[in-house]
Amino acid sequence: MKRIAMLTSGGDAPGMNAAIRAIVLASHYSGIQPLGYQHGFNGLLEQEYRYLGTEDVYNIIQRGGTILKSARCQPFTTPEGARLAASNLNQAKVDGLIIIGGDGSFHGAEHLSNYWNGKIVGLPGTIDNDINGTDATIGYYTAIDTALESIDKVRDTADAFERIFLIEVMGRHAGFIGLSAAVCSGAEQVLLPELYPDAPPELDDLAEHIQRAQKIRGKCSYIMVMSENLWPGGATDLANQLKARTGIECRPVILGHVQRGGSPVSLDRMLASKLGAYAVEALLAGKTGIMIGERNQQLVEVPFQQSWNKPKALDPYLVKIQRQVFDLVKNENNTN
Ligand SMILES: Nc1ncnc2c1ncn2[C@@H]1O[C@H](COP(=O)(O)OP(=O)(O)O)[C@@H](O)[C@H]1O
Ligand SMILES: O=P(O)(O)OC[C@H]1O[C@](O)(COP(=O)(O)O)[C@@H](O)[C@@H]1O
Repeated sequence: MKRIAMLTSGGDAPGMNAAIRAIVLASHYSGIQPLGYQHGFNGLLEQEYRYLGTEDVYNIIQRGGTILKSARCQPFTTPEGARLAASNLNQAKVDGLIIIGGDGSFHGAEHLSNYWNGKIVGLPGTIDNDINGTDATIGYYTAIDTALESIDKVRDTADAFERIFLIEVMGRHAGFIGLSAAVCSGAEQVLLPELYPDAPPELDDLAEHIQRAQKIRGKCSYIMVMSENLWPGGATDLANQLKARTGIECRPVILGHVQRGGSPVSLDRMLASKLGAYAVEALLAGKTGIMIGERNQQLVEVPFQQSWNKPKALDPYLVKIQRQVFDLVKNENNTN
C-alpha cells in the first residue's frame, strides 16, 4: 500500500473535511502518499486528482462542506463508467480508495469493486444518519444543532404571536434529524416516515391535535416538525390545508440546505477524526469492502451491504417520549 486516494460523494456533510484531514495525516504518518479526487465519482472518470500534503489540511477541521467538492454522478453507475474509473485508478497507481459518503456512495463502492482490484473502504458521511452499522454518521450531530438553532428562534416568534408553525427538516426518507430536532426543541408534534410507512397521517387527526392544544392551553404556540417527502406538497401545502380545516393560521418553515452547512460540532469532528485515521489503518491491514463505523464507542468494520440492507431503526425510547408529549395534549383534561 503506497498510495491511498479519497473522495467525498453524494450530499456533503459537516465533518467531511475533518475526515479528509484525518486520512491525510494518518497516511503521512504511515509513509503513504494521499491523493484527493475532486467532485465525487466524477473525479475518477475525469482523472481529476491532486496530491494532498499536510499543509493542504491545516485549518480545515472546523470547516463545513468538503475541500474535495462533492457531486452525484450518473455515468459512473454504468459498467463502462466503473471500468473507466478502475483504469484511471490503476493509471494513477492507487492501491486503496476511501469513499466518504452515504449509502448511494457505498453502492458505488461495491459497483467499483466488481471492476477494480484495489482495496476500498467507506466512511459514513451524510446528515441523514440513515446508514446501518454505525450509531451516527459524520454530519448528523451538526445537522441536528443547525435545525435546532432555527427551531428555537421560530419558537420565540411563535410564542410571541401564539402561532402554529410547521417546520420541514431534511432526511430524504429517514426521520433521524426530525426526531432529534423535535425532542430537543420540545415540539408538540412530529411527522416522520418511519411513523407513517404506508400513507401520510390523516389531516383531521393533525388538525384535531392542534385544536385540542389550544383548547387546553388557550391560544398558544405549537410546533410541528415534519420530515421532507412526508406530505405531498410539503410543509407549505400542509400548512394551507390545516388552515383551511381549522381556521387557524399555520406558517411553514422549510429549513432546507442550511442543514448541510456550517462548522461541524465537536461530536462530528471526533467521529470523523477517528473514522478517518482508522480507515487508513484498515487499508494498511489489507481490508476491503467495508465501511468503518462506530458503535458504543467501539470502531467497527461493516461489510458495505450491511450498511444498506435494512432500514436503520430510530431510537425507540426517543420515539416513546415524543409520543408521550403528543399524548399528554391529546388526553389532558382542561380542568386546571
Ligand atoms: N446503485 C448504485 N450503483 C452504482 N453507483 C451508485 C449507486 N447508487 C449511487 N451511486 C453513486 O453514488 C453517488 C452518490 O449517491 P447518492 O445516493 O446521491 O448520495 P449518498 O452517497 O449521499 O447516499 C451517485 O451519484 C452515483 O454516482
Ligand atoms: O442537495 P440535493 O441534491 O437536493 O439533495 C437533497 C438530499 O440530500 C440530503 O441533504 C443528504 O442526503 P445524502 O447524504 O443521502 O445525499 C438529504 O437530506 C436530502 O434529501
